[in-house]
Amino acid sequence: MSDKPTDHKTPQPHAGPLHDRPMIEADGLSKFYGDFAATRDVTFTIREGEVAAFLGPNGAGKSTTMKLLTGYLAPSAGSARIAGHNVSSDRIEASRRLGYLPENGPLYPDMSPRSLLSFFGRARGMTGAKLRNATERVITQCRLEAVIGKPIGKLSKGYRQRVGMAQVLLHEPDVLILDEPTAGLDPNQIREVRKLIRELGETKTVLLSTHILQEVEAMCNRVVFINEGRVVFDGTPQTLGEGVSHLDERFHELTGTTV
Ligand SMILES: Nc1ncnc2c1ncn2[C@@H]1O[C@H](COP(=O)(O)OP(=O)(O)OP(=O)(O)O)[C@@H](O)[C@H]1O
Repeated sequence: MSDKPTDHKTPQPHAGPLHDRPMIEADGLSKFYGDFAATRDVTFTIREGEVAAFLGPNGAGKSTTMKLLTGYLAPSAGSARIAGHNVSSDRIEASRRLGYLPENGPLYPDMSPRSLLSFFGRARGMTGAKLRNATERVITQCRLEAVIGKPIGKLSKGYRQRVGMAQVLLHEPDVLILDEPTAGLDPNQIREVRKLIRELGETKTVLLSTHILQEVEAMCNRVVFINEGRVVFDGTPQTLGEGVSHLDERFHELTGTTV
């Protein structure tokens, strides 16, 4: 693929799981809309320290699975756990450990990043020095200094995405679920967001959805591939690439389409 890293200095995702602790568990997750199955019996476990790509073509069921994993959507069957906490029966504990960036994050266009972060921090029960410190930490982490007082609606897509990331990092979650975090960004913005995710992946467990194969190579040490609502591959980027000269051959194999 065109921007496959060739430079030895290109940062690589870290080697893999730190521990064996299951942090994101999908257990038989199905979601039906009438007779249509958006996901069917989706089962996988992401362990502590893994940075996993949730890969699949448009309409494969990635966003639906993420909403089921985060408790935003109730499953027709199955269950989900975050850091061992069931997202429906133990919702508060699960959400304490979870940062979820939906595809089109809940960003209020008239607010500035600072007022938005302060608003969400207070919604998480933070006040005083704790709130101020958390806000400053995520402003630095997501490099928002230059735009911190501007209306969010006037920011570039790249900055808006970083505001979304800052919002999900406020409460220092152990687990991040990011729905297409680089969608719609230009190449420089993509590089910035990938760098941030690689940094976050050093201390957090991450599941990010994408339909772009380079994202897997650039950031992830684990791949779960979904097609037509079912998991069709679960392994490492290396095993995904075994036996093919380009990962896009495997993508076409797994989705049953021809190049
Ligand atoms: N509320 C709904 N009612 C009916 N069908 C739905 C609903 N939400 C999602 N779907 C369908 O479920 C399937 C999976 O959708 P989903 O958004 O999870 O896919 P995706 O893999 O995230 O795709 P994309 O990469 O385009 O965001 C699609 O066919 C979609 O049209």
